[in-house]
Amino acid sequence: MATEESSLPTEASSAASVIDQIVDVTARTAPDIRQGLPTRRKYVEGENPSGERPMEADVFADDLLLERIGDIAGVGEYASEEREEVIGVGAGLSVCVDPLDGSSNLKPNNTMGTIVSVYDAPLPATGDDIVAAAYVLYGATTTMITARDGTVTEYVVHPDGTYDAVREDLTLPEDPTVYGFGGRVPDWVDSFEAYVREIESDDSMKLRYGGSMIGDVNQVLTYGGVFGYPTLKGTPEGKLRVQFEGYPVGHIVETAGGYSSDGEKSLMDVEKDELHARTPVYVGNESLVEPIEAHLADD
Ligand SMILES: O=P(O)(O)OC[C@H]1O[C@](O)(COP(=O)(O)O)[C@@H](O)[C@@H]1O
Ligand SMILES: [Mg+2]
Ligand SMILES: [Mg+2]
Repeated sequence: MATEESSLPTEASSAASVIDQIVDVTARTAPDIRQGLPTRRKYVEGENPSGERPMEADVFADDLLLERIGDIAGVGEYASEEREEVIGVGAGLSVCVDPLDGSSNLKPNNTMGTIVSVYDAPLPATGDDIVAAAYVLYGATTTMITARDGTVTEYVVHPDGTYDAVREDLTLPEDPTVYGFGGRVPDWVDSFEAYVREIESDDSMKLRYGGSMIGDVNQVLTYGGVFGYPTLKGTPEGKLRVQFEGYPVGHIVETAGGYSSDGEKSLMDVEKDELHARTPVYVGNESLVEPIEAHLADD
């Protein structure tokens, strides 16, 4: 059981120790975020940088994570899906946060998550700069997935914020069974629709789509399969954000032996100058993601 205190070291910390503290703070904040959800199910006024209306819970989780992650010695920058600008909090690693992924699932009481990615460069960073990523999943239980030191681990997070590893050296199952794709079907480009029809006709595959990327990705990590929020007619970059969603899930899935793509290349090779830039996201078993690139190349 990990119970490491995240109290602040006064001396410069090694990157590995800072990453451990970021993971620890993320886990120990998860029960507080979870407890804060029932009373924060309303939308707030205004829009976030992606032009979406946040819920009170998005803002609450973001404030809590900024306060706690920003307090870790060795963290230099904090950026969140809910904030226009990067916040300077010290010197050291950069942290990007999607405080609540899938917050539209709050009202119907479905799964949501918190996504954290750590970069060894100022923001906006590139996929090459990522040094660790983690997500918390607020499902029937609270779990956390981390990718650090080249290995993926799943933890159960207890109500007091301590956590136990339940799956170590996690890799994608070799016989995938689940798929889920976002966006309105009429907005899919023809080549992507053709790919999906092939997946649907494979009788070993079944549809699992919940509307929270991190919940859907977690099904893929558990059962093997493919998740995508694709390029759409009219919005070729899709919906998901590179820094806050694309890089962390790409890093986690690739560390688990899978593949991630923007439709042409690995998500980790996507380069965008803008902090809130979007990208199509396809992740899962290589045998299922590579054919997406082949289909889209036909367009
Ligand atoms: O509601 P839509 O358009 O199907 O979009 C679902 C997608 O949007 C997201 O909710 C976007 O993330 P946020 O909730 O963090 O904005 C993803 O989790 C999910 O895959
Ligand atoms: Mg999100
Ligand atoms: Mg979000």
